[in-house]
Amino acid sequence: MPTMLTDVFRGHPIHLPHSHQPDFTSLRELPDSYTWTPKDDLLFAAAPSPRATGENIPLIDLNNPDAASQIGHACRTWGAFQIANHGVPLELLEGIEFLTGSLFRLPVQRKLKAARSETGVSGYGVARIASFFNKQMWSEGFTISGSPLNDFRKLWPKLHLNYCDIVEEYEEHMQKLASKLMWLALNSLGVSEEDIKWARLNSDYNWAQAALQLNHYPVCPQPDRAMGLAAHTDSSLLTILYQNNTAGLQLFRDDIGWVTVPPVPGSLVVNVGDLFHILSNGLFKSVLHRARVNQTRSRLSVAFLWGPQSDTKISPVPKLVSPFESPLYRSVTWTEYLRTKATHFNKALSMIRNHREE
Ligand SMILES: C=C1C[C@]23C[C@H]1CC[C@H]2[C@@]12CCC[C@@](C)(C(=O)O1)[C@H]2[C@@H]3C(=O)O
Ligand SMILES: O=C(O)CCC(=O)C(=O)O
Ligand SMILES: [Fe+2]
Repeated sequence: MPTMLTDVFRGHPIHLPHSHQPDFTSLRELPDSYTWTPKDDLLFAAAPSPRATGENIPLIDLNNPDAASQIGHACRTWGAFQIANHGVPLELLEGIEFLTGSLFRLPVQRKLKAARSETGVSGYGVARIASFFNKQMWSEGFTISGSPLNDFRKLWPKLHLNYCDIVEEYEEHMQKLASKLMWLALNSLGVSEEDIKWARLNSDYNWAQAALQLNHYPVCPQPDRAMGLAAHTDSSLLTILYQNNTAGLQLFRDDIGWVTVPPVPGSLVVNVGDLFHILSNGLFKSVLHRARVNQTRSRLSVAFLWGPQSDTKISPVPKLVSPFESPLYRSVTWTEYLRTKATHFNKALSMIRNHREE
């Protein structure tokens, strides 16, 4: 039996120093445990270089006949892009934003009824990567993997079914969109379904699964010294992110520094995850990103982390590997990779890299 995503951390419990969230709204000053310095995160203060002015991730219109090559280019240079005309109904984006807002507005005691367990994936809590940092992040999250029914029943004893419907419909749209984007990006490299064994063998999407991460960044008294979500790459193939109209997401480019992704109403942000970097034999960049917070506006985001089914082995597409060199990475399943990441965090990619002989 392949392990399902919901069981992936069974052997990797996290013990966080503070098991529940503070009441963010009552704080006038940032407590020391929430105050970040470059010691807590090497790139915390990496100032944008003057060249950063005007540099922005591309906004790609999916109706444009040139979309595939634009997506391919964005995956190679930024590891991210925004999309317009993606076909996801606006009401559904509004629906998921409404759900996310209602969830985080619930009293803390109610949210804690659906707290994520130490070994679980789903539920309310701080981001899993919190265990790798000494300081706390100015955010709260809720992860959905598999059916949210049990958790939602605890949160909303009466309305849970309506909320489950929204999640289901949202995930269906995201799933189709993610698959479409992956093939557009791969097509731009001359790779088609014929070239990938698991895609050839499995019709439709039954090789795929996903997690939905809802994030809330409350208003913060001293945003310059706080961190909403610390710098990380996603472990997914692709992540599709919806952000409300408050800026906060930043991407890191070695040559530029941190670049803020401006919210464009109705559009979605797409990130290349570590598995897509592996699949593309390193051609596509899995983008380092983080979320900053705001002094006057709270921020919501919804990340759809899309990846392969637990027993699907991901390895560099043979077509993208030179006949004279070995593939850049060994093959891994999503489960194996998430477990490596749970212990080694940002060293996970280098741990599965094939080291070439000099
Ligand atoms: C399927 C996944 C992917 C996870 C772990 C698990 C469920 C939640 C995802 C996130 C969401 C928030 C950032 C991240 C870094 C985190 O802390 O939890 C992600 C992580 C990953 O992409 O590695
Ligand atoms: O809130 C954001 O913009 C980023 C969220 C994110 O990176 C994640 O959930 O993985
Ligand atoms: Fe992320």
